[in-house]
Amino acid sequence: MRLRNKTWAKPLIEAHPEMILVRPEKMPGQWQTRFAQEQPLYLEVGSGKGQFIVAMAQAHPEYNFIALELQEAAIAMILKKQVALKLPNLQLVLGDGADLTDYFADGEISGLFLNFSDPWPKTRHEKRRLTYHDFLRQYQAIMKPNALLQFKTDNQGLFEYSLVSMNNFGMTFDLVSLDLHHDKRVTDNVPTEYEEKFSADGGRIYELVAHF
Ligand SMILES: C[S@@+](CC[C@H](N)C(=O)[O-])C[C@H]1O[C@@H](n2cnc3c(N)ncnc32)[C@H](O)[C@@H]1O
Repeated sequence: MRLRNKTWAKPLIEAHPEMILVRPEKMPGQWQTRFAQEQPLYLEVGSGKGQFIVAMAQAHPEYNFIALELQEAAIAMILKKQVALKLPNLQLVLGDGADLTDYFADGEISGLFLNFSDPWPKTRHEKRRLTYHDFLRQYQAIMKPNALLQFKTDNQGLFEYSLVSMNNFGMTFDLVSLDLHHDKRVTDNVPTEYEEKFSADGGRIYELVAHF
């Protein structure tokens, strides 16, 4: 998903250093100081326009959340929502999921979400997939032991690839769903923008939950 540049994005980001950090390399181990309360910290990598992470932060005031996005225009759209909502348990990051160990300390994250990550179907782009082993190595470093990684996608190829990649990495699967929206085991699904779009078109949603 590539959003068109927004002229208002950079000034909005610069105006709200209390809500958003850009490539925050001085923050490992310090994230709790950015929130109203110290509580378990959850991270979404590739938040898009933020529907999921905002709904999660509203539904779970007992947890802290970070939305991380590569695209300035996308994170600025989340920031716009946060400026209006002022959720005390939500922080935003403009940065790259490939640099997570620069942003977070070992074991700082209690759970990680990947929602409808770009599939990068060409073999030569495998390294860009957010479930490629270099990314898994970083997730493992910043997540607490046994913390859960939750991954949703509409893309069967990326789902199969991710199952194999995580299995080869030695991860343990807690849930594998081939049809999330008709799966009676899942009762607390929070939909993302992409998820609503694809399922409205009759598409099937896959989910896996796993830990290192
Ligand atoms: C297909 S969109 C899905 C957005 C949202 N999660 C949803 O489900 O509606 C994928 C998002 O991941 C972001 N993304 C891709 N690679 C990333 C990376 N390495 N680090 C951070 N974000 C990334 C893209 O900019 C894009 O906004």
